[in-house]
Amino acid sequence: MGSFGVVIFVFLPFILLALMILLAGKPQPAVASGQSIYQQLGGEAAVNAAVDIFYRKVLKDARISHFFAGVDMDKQAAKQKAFLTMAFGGPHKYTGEDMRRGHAHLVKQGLNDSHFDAVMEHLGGTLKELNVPGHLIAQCAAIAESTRKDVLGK
Ligand code: HEM
Repeated sequence: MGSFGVVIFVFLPFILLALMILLAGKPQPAVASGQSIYQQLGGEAAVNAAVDIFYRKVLKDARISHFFAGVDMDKQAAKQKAFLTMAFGGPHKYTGEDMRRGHAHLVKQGLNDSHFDAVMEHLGGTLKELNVPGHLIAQCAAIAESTRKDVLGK
């Protein structure tokens, strides 16, 4: 056997083993490329679960629950599901008002940054409760945050 043969038969298994160990230990990309946030969250079932938990928290929070007095919460949850589905890159089925018009009457009732912050807190808390990974929560929060000016009529 020539020296090349020795390299192949003696060292190759070690080289392969070292490669396997290296690859196995390498952090995998946290986000499967090309998937929308909606898909990464778990699609319709996950968004539905999140919105239900979210509104339970909102209605229990005395800082903001008064804004929802007299609101049909089944309809509201359905609109929110459709809106977030669209905002997170899922199917576009939202037919409600844009964020500025949809909250204009609430701005007249005093809706401000502190209320928006409370909503953001509940959104984050909900996703955390559903064991959504931190990097995805951050992306969802950024999308929700991007509506702040419109929601608050600024
Ligand atoms: C991330 C920010 C927010 C998003 C994405 C959002 C989303 C929505 C959507 C999609 C609607 C339905 C609009 C329509 O009638 O067609 C809505 C309505 C409403 N939102 Fe928000 N909202 C946000 C922030 C807030 C905040 C901070 C409050 C108050 C604390 C609030 C309270 C309400 C209420 C009370 C309604 C129902 C209005 C009514 O039917 O009279 N929202 N929101």
